[in-house]
Amino acid sequence: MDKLNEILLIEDDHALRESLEMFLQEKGCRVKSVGSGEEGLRLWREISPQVIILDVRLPDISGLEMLPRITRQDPEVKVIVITAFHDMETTIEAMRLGAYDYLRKPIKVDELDRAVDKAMHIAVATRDSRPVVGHDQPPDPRNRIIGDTPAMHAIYKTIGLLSRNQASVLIMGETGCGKELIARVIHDSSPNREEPFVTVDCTTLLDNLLESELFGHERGAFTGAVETKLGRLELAGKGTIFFDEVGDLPLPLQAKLLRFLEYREFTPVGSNRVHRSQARIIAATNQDLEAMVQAKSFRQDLMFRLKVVSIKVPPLRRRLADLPELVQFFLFQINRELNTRVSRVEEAALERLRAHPWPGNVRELRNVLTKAALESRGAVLLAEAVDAALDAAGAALPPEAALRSLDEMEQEHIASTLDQTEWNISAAARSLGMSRPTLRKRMARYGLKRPV
Ligand SMILES: Nc1ncnc2c1ncn2[C@@H]1O[C@H](COP(=O)(O)OP(=O)(O)OP(=O)(O)O)[C@@H](O)[C@H]1O
Repeated sequence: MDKLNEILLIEDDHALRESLEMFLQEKGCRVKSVGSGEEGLRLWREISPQVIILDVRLPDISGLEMLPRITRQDPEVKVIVITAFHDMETTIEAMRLGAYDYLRKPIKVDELDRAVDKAMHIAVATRDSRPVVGHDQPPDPRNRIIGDTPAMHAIYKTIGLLSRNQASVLIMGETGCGKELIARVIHDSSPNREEPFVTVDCTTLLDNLLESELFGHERGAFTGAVETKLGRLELAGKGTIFFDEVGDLPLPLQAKLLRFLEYREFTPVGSNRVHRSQARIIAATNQDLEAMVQAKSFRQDLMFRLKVVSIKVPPLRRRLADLPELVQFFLFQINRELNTRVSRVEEAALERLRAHPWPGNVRELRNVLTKAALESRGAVLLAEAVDAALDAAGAALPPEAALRSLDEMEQEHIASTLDQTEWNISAAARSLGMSRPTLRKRMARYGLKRPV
């Protein structure tokens, strides 16, 4: 007989015990029931069921006292606590002690039905899920990039080459795809890694303040400049200065940044002394700078200066082969940060994650996993919890983020198939159900090139 449908019922009220027993048996569960805490503990040790229904007020021991004894020894057992106490404290205490769910008396049949179904589902999901997170994983070093697809390997190569010089870098990619992370890894791989990494967020600062933020100012340079202040360029020393969202840099400052890039010199606001900087410049953008150049909102000469080396970070939906490793990496981090203990992923949950278009990329994945891990309340990341987290994430996005044209979808599907087949044209064409010449034509149309 399958152990998964076994339930231990610990309830001293004889009439309630009998009716619960009948109800559960009708649901197809195998029920063992007892009327006291001691008997309950004995039977629990003997049959180690997947689900326990536990009354709080028992004649010998309190259910709240039994709860941690049970969950400490078997963290996977789902204990549904029932009680006549309606107060907040008891509910919080029961959940804190490891209860899976908490139902009030008089028990509503549909609530009990749902709680038992969910607990049983988790028992089955635990059996059918794949373990992804081991307990003995070493703590991950800070700033680690996860990704094993060809496009990511190409990025690692570029980072390696950059570690030998101070060339300026332009990192392009959608929001949340890891541009800042890559910038930090470039910095960490350089000989000047002990020097500062300084960020300038070009979206949040006003024109005149941005200039003083960047170049610093002299005392009395403008109203409010009560003290001389060092700018970010100076603070970065020989380290890295990271311009986030460089596409938002106002045109007058673009001219000043260009001048700095050309001569490596700058003048603090209100000063006539010229300063020099040896910092590396890394800029990132999720906008199409070429289009901005066409529209005359970004200087072409600045773009060329910035992209001495350029890195294109693929969106997550174009490298779904990396999803399982990212999930594993984040769940490990989330477990440590939030004291959860998700070590397995329900197969259906992984399918949901694969099917999502990820407009917010890796950041969105991390957020969804955090919500789902908390919601799963156990060792298995449940598909249901992933669905709820994805719905919440979708609601937070502007509607146009979810709408993509057929062409965009085709382009992405082709690109991700090419990534998955390691750019083997025959294999990709087979998987896409098109001929090789057709695939080549589509690749040319969408400008898809094998990463170098
Ligand atoms: N390949 C990856 N491996 C591990 N973590 C990643 C990866 N890519 C992104 N992340 C994580 O996802 C989050 C978002 O990444 P990051 O801030 O670097 O994105 P971004 O492209 O700079 O976003 P934005 O354009 O919104 O500024 C961070 O927590 C980062 O550590």
